[in-house]
Amino acid sequence: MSGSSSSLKPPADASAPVRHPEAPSPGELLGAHYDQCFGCGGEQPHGLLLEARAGEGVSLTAEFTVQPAHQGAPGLAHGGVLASALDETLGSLNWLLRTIAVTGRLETDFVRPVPVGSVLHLQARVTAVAGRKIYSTATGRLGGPDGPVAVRADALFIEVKVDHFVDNGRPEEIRAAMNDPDQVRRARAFEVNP
Ligand SMILES: CCCCCCCCCCCCCCCC(=O)SCCNC(=O)CCNC(=O)[C@H](O)C(C)(C)COP(=O)(O)OP(=O)(O)OC[C@H]1O[C@@H](n2cnc3c(N)ncnc32)[C@H](O)[C@@H]1OP(=O)(O)O
Repeated sequence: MSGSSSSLKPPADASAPVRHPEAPSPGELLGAHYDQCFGCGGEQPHGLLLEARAGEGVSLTAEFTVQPAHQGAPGLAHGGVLASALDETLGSLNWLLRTIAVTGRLETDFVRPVPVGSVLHLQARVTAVAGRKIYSTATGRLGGPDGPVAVRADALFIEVKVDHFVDNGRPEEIRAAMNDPDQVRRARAFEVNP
């Protein structure tokens, strides 16, 4: 059973999500939002190195290859790592809305064990938006994009301003990010909303 919590059900006045006109085209790689991110950053050797690709509407696909560093039980992915893969995939959807948002709630179902070496094929979409609240859902399948579901999640993301990170992040990383022109460009791209 998935999405059982009432706070993950969009209210009656929620709207359908609207893809930002400048969102990456279907099939295009989204790229990392931060090179030190555990989920998508290329500079984290034990990270998930998740690569998300824009889909139609406000949807995307991503792949995560389970490495030995991601084990919980011998030869099997750790559940928290799988939840991170879902969180990262769901978080990447906000790029298509061009909204900066953080996870408020993430409910995960673990349906099948996920062996080390396997590729988790993730599919995610935004289902509704209500004010600052973004509702989304994702699945992770084994053996291919049409394979059996191994994990799934429903989530609520809450829109924030860049100040959320500046005010709460450790000063050394914030300073480094603000001195990195690529990082500033990515943050500005998120901030420009129609
Ligand atoms: C230079 C730097 C550049 C940086 C460039 C960054 C690029 C972009 C990076 C993105 C990174 C993504 C990475 C992957 C996704 C993560 O993993 S994000 C990390 C994990 N999440 C967090 O750390 C969030 C921690 N929580 C918080 O900071 C605060 O609780 C929040 C979520 C901002 C909400 O606080 P708030 O703004 O005060 O909002 P609040 O009024 O409490 O709630 C607003 C609404 O949401 C509802 N709500 C809030 N929390 C919840 C909840 N847990 N359950 C249910 N409903 C909730 C409230 O009930 C309220 O509903 P309404 O009354 O409007 O109907």
